[in-house]
Amino acid sequence: MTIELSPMDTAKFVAAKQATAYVESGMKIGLGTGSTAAWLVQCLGELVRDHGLQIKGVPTSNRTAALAREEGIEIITLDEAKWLDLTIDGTDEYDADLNLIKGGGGAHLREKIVASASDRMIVIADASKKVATLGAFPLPVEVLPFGMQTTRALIADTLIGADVLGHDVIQRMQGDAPYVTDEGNFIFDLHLKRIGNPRQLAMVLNQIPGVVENGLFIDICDVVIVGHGNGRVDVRDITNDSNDVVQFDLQDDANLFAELAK
Ligand SMILES: O=C(CO)[C@H](O)[C@H](O)COP(=O)(O)O
Repeated sequence: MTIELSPMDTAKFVAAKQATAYVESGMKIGLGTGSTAAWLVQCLGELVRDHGLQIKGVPTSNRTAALAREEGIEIITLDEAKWLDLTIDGTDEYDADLNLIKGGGGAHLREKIVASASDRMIVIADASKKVATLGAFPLPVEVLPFGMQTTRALIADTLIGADVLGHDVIQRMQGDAPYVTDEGNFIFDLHLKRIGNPRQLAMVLNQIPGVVENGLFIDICDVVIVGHGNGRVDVRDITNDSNDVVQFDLQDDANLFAELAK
């Protein structure tokens, strides 16, 4: 039985599948969080189960850990791994310099720790994530529960002097309750519309004592793999300034595609 995937899911799938070309047996891999990263974990699971790929994964969230276990991928902690060969993760936005906004899934703290402890970070995305200037997607900032309203006021003060267009600081909710991260913290989403100087904003936000980490990933991502609904994949590697195009034959991949989509 062939299962029809939407163009968006096809785009995420082919980006994830292309990313597995960077994975070799023996590697320790950071496993991202979100719907695109979930495709990656499924693709890796298929390689582990059916093709003898031997990897150890460091998940960036409890959700990803559960999925990786289901897929038969060996899970270790970052402290056990100490350093990773590669992290592959999704993103909410990326710009021409491969700077990112992440944390739409509420996992940017662990994601940044894991990506920063990796030789290489590869982002997998659909084309909607590309932006000329970061900031249309609300910037997640993880804060400690202690004194969080004071932290919120300090964030709002900081935004007055920052090169941004919007200033709303909104606590993330899950239904009627505040969203709680895997680390037991809260998230404020900063509706900035446009971030003129992401590097500076990332630094000043992290100077506020109650801020644990913001979702700006500056100079962390090395490669972005962008999938499209027709099976085309664009690969941009800023470490060697290369641009490559790969075309997947979606008919050829139909079996794996249907298997993963179950
Ligand atoms: O940063 C993230 C989670 O914290 C995700 O990578 C980001 O939200 C993209 O998710 P998706 O692949 O579902 O669009």
